[in-house]
Amino acid sequence: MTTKELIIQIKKKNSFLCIGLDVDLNKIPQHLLKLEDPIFEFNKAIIDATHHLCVAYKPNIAFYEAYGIKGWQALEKTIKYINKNHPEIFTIADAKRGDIGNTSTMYAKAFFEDLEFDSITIAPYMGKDSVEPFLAFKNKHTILLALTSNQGAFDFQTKQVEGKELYKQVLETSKTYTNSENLMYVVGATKAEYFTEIRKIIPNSFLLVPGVGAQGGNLQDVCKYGMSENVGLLINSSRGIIYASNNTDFAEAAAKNAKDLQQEMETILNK
Ligand SMILES: O=c1ccn([C@@H]2O[C@H](COP(=O)(O)O)[C@@H](O)[C@H]2O)c(=O)[nH]1
Repeated sequence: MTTKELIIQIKKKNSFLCIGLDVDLNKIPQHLLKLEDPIFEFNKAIIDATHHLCVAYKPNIAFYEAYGIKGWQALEKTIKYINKNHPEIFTIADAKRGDIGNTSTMYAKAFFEDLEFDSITIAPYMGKDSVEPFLAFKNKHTILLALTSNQGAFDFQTKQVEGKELYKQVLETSKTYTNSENLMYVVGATKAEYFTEIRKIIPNSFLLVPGVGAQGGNLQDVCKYGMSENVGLLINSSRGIIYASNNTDFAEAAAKNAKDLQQEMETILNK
């Protein structure tokens, strides 16, 4: 999917919501556990109930890898289900990969070609030759970790390197990479006060913003400081939406929480 197509969807749906599909078998309604593929059935019900309210889905790959081959199969079924039934929805593999060049190329093939995700999250720590293999894929997006939502972000990301915070070095250096137009960045909603500075370096890039809901990030603040001319934000909520209820009404409860966020977004967009 191109960035242009993503922006069209945002305007059409009055939403820049990304729903995180982080399936934990200990948290989903117990009646689903009797089914052949509870992870996929859970995702399918959530997708059927929420697809009109969001523009992106983000399965975090850890929640699938944790269940071995069955988890991987459920991930494949989930992405195929989204691509077949809702091809207009942007898909994000939250995999946080990145390695020496030839290995990065294989990660890129796995997520872009085999699984057909639109984008993948990448750790910038190994630098240019670990990121550029992902950027080489046309109409696919590489979402670089810049300033993450967790407390540990302050261990390295905000430390001064040659007179500048490391996350700023990541933003500036990555702009020089070949095919950098395919870059997006992760910035945590819990770091709203940093968005003004970030926008000075990357005024138009899309930002994937996790941390609203369960981690306490505030949507209004993120939008106030982080929204660009073309919106430029994908706000993620995972647990706050998909675990709204662990009863038979789980999908409707998820849709209600998704709608609350979407309506808040619609109000912001129409201001
Ligand atoms: O900085 C980051 C990067 C990634 N994440 C991931 O996003 C979701 C957030 O889930 P919630 O349940 O809405 O808190 C999850 O998959 C994280 O691994 C992040 O939180 N922060």
